[in-house]
Amino acid sequence: MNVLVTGGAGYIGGTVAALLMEQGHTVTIVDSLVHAKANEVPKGANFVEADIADRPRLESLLNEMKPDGVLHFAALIEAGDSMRVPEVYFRNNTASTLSLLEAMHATGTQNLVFSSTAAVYGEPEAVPIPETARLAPTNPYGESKLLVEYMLKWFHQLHGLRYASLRYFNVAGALPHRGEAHEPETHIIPLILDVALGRRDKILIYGDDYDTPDGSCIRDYIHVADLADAHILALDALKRESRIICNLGNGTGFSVKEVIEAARKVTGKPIPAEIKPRRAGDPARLVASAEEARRILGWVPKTPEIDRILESAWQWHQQRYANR
Ligand SMILES: NC(=O)c1ccc[n+]([C@@H]2O[C@H](COP(=O)([O-])OP(=O)(O)OC[C@H]3O[C@@H](n4cnc5c(N)ncnc54)[C@H](O)[C@@H]3O)[C@@H](O)[C@H]2O)c1
Ligand SMILES: O=c1ccn([C@@H]2O[C@H](COP(=O)(O)OP(=O)(O)O[C@H]3O[C@H](CO)[C@H](O)[C@H](O)[C@H]3O)[C@@H](O)[C@H]2O)c(=O)[nH]1
Repeated sequence: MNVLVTGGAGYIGGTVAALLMEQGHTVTIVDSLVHAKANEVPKGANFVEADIADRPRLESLLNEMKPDGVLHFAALIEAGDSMRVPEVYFRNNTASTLSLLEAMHATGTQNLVFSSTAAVYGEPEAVPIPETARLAPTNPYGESKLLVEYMLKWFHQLHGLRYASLRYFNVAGALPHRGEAHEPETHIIPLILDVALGRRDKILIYGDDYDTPDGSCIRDYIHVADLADAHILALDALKRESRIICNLGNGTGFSVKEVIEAARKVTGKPIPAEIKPRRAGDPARLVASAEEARRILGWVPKTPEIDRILESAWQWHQQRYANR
């Protein structure tokens, strides 16, 4: 396949692009480098430095490439930050995606796989969360993605767009040569590993007064390689199905305190922690029902264990910072 990957210089898009190329597919990446560096573009990919909001640029690229599918990862991703500057998230994630959809429609490009998120559910009424659950984001980041899901529904219905909206839960872990290092880093696992490496003094636990067994927030962590597999399966499934919406998670939740404890075991380091107030916009628990992904995509995660997810992240993290 000939695949266009937006946001392919980033953590997840870059991992999926690398795995697509390993399987013999041709990949072109569009990334504005707002949150990545040019040397993070996976080797072997064609690279276009552009914002997805640049519709003329996207149209000429799509006309030239005639891709079999578009994997759309480009976005700003910090739920906490979106509580401070919501407008930035609606502009970059929602309005810019409309430009991409218009460019796809104008060039007759079909087959989009969209990076949606568990944040579209907000505070769930029950866990595990099925795709049919109420959609009520508790932060503008989640809302910016839900608005895209609504646009996709209408582009599908009125313009015949074939799409898969994959609602990822918390993506973590690494391939041997590619892992998670956002700039700035706000994600719990790389921050914990920074503490293990001595790059930070302690990990801050945002809230221990949630209605959960140990009071800290519960999340469902999914290995980035398993997530990548689901994207490749989704591109294939779009040959049979014209509209797919599914969660990607393991169906098991771990609290922030449990993740820190697991990381202490994996790294053998003490990892000091300190309780802080809640971070605005955080739901107490997000755990996926992944039945739809199994049923529609035939997806079976290979690395669901939190220890193995942490081990892969730890291997990569040590290697990355070995000489810094
Ligand atoms: N990390 C997670 O746990 C998680 C969970 C759910 C959903 N997601 C979604 O997965 C996708 C990828 O996340 P990630 O963790 O790899 O983030 P990332 O920040 O590492 O990668 C995003 C990439 O998109 C690029 N980008 C942002 N806006 C752009 C624009 N307007 N035009 C072109 N490029 C642009 C950035 O430069 C960056 O390289 C995002 O859509 C995110 O919302 C991530
Ligand atoms: O220093 C930290 C950082 C995070 N947390 C807590 O750890 C949990 C996970 O936080 P992350 O920032 O790692 O991830 P989020 O759950 O906020 O969000 C992630 O997963 C979501 C889907 O569940 C989104 O899509 C989003 O892009 C992605 O960043 C949260 O309860 C958060 O409060 C801490 O206690 N201390």
